[in-house]
Amino acid sequence: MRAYLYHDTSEDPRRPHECTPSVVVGEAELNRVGVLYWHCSGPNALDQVNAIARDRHYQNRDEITITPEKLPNYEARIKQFFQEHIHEDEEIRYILEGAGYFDIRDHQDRWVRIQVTAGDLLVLPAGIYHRFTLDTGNYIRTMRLFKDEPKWEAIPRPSANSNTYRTQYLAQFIPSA
Ligand SMILES: CSCCC(=O)/C(O)=C/O
Ligand SMILES: [Fe+2]
Repeated sequence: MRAYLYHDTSEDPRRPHECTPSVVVGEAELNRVGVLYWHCSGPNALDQVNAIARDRHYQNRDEITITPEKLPNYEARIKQFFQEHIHEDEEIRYILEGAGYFDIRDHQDRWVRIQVTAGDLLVLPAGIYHRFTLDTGNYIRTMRLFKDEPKWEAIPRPSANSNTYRTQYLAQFIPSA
């Protein structure tokens, strides 16, 4: 995992979009806005994931492969993933193969780009504005973990502004907003 401030240009979103010089964002700053991170790799990787899942009550899981050949309705789905949105549940992703970028809004509403690769386990809290894109490798295979039944509902900005999970998120992590 590597996180940095996003340089907003009209370039392909799958490019790194890193400022020059780069402004790195540390794990403590991610934690401040409710984003959690672990790296689980090696022979015990799955045990580590299972332990985190047990502690955090993640009861269900599935897998998604995002690549033009494997994801049905690829163009529409990738466009939806990159539209700024929230979920009413945590977004929990354990990266099995490939790479991608989660962009999250920080406490100043700036985009922070989080680059994820195999072994990274990333948790985005319910109510945080974010989006996702592949990188130019065009491939990621990830485990999705869920507290309850698997579901994926994205609520876009700005209609999510009045959503209860959004207001609860702000109260917990960005009380000055
Ligand atoms: C890499 S998992 C697919 C993207 C997704 O589920 C999501 O909600 C992105 O924000
Ligand atoms: Fe999402």
